[in-house]
Amino acid sequence: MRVGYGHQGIAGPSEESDLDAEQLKDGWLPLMRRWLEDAVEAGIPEPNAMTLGTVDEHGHPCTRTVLCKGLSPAGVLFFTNYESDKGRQLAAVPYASVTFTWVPIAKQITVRGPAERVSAEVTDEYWHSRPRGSRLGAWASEQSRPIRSRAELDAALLHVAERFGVDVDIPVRPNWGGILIRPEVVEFWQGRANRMHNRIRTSRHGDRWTVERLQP
Ligand SMILES: Cc1cc2nc3c(=O)[nH]c(=O)nc-3n(C[C@H](O)[C@H](O)[C@H](O)COP(=O)(O)O)c2cc1C
Ligand SMILES: Cc1ncc(COP(=O)(O)O)c(CN)c1O
Repeated sequence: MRVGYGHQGIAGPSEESDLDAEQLKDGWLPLMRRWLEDAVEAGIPEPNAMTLGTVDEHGHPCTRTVLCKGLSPAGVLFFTNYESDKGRQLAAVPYASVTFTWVPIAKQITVRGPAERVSAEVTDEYWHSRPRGSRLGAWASEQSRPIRSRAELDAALLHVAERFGVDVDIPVRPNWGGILIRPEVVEFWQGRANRMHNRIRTSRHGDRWTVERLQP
């Protein structure tokens, strides 16, 4: 299938300079923060959404979207149910790949690396920043498990809401929490005309990082 892109094809704003290795002189984090800000400024919905890739017990890839809830020198953070498919897969093969795709600004970032659960304190702090409804939802849902109907799901939410009552703090659901991906490889992609895109990849070797340009 060919989709009409208009006369320009995928290309960033023409006044924007070419991505180059120099922009990674302070490492992956400042540039990633800048691009995330660019996505926010461009008004992209859910700019922190990223496609998370894991592998299942057959070595087959599985992808789904999660929201990035933290960026730090340690890595990229998201929150989920540890007993979901992704949670179980990461427990078995603790390695993940995440991709942010920002089509309107012709940018993409992929981060790969080992994935680990965060401390209970980090989860607790994030959990309590979530709206009450989302916390109840996390309690009501056995994420990734089948359920017979929507009605049963709605009943499960009512049930937990009644159980906790209105004035009580909703505690962190067991087996729910943060997962931190510790970057080993980070690739920045900037769309350019004629499919001659800019790709700069930075890779960690022990505590040393290398930077290289890849062909589009
Ligand atoms: C924009 C968007 C953001 C999402 N963010 C999360 C998230 O942060 N955590 C999460 O567990 N699920 C999130 N989901 C739902 C997941 O994509 C997925 O359906 C769910 O986590 C179950 O995945 P699994 O069965 O592979 O474990 C999000 C979905 C969308 C479309
Ligand atoms: C099931 C689920 N869990 C967690 C999240 C993360 O976002 P939040 O903590 O803001 O609800 C999402 C976001 N769509 C979600 O769908």
